[in-house]
Amino acid sequence: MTNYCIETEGLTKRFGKKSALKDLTLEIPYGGIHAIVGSNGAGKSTLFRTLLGVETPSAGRSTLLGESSLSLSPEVRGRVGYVNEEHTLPLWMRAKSVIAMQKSLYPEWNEEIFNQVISYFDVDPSQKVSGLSRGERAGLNLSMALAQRPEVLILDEPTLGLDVVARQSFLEAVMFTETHDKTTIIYCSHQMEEIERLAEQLIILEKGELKNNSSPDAFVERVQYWVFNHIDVTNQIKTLPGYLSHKAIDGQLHVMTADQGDEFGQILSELGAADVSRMPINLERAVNAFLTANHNKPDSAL
Ligand SMILES: Nc1ncnc2c1ncn2[C@@H]1O[C@H](COP(=O)(O)OP(=O)(O)OP(=O)(O)O)[C@@H](O)[C@H]1O
Repeated sequence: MTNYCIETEGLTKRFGKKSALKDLTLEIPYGGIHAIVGSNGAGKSTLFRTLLGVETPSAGRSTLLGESSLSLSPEVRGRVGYVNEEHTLPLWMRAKSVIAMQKSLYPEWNEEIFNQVISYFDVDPSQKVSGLSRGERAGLNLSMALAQRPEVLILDEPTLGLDVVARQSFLEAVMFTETHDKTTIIYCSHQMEEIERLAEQLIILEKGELKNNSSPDAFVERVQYWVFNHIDVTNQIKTLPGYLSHKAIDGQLHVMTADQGDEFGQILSELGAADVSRMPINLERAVNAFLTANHNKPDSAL
């Protein structure tokens, strides 16, 4: 199990009756930015905690940088960076003291990378952490995580709550690192425009199961958007193969499906649909259609 920086096999994590991860088999190769996407409760954080050895799986196994998550050595732990949305830092310290502390802890610390990444943000080192804005704290956190030169960097919703300017800086800093330092970045986000800009691979988790692991473009190909003149086939539509959602708009029915080819259009025509056409969609719409399909709600929405 050494060709992948992250590998899981049949990974299962149950909390009582609830399964946060279900028989998850996943391989993430070294290098690149891999986005992990899923609805709330899909199991993303449980996956990270299990990979890092914080949670013990109910079944299956996982490795991180070739070592079992159950017995990660301090050496391997030191090669993994983790940044989440909370950007937890000692609030009472000045930024420069936090930086000095981190520097002393990490022998691989790279000052040039730190300076490059922090330059995307307006952080005054003499300022107390408690006085930094959320975006500045995120920047400081990211700069320190990257200066440690991790081989794997897990970013768990790092831009949550950041304004558009801070988010832009954050994304640019991440892209700079990926091209200059060959870090494998695992990027967990609900922001599709971020995923579209950054990710080479799109991993989709749904209720603890792996639903996709491909390039974002290949995923968009998996979702089809059909429009046709309205016919009263609502109940039949829901039973068709690959059905995700439907909506009636201005006398036309708009239907989303997964993994269907032209024959689906033919099925619609046979049901009586007129002027069936297939429309292009973007990543955000494709992911939303996919993720909302299994949500409990009165009626589907596109
Ligand atoms: N310690 C725990 N005890 C009980 N249930 C838990 C625990 N941790 C997670 N779960 C459950 O496991 C499921 C997956 O949770 P997890 O936090 O991994 O999801 P997530 O994809 O990270 O969600 P979000 O996007 O909301 O952060 C949820 O249904 C959650 O309630």
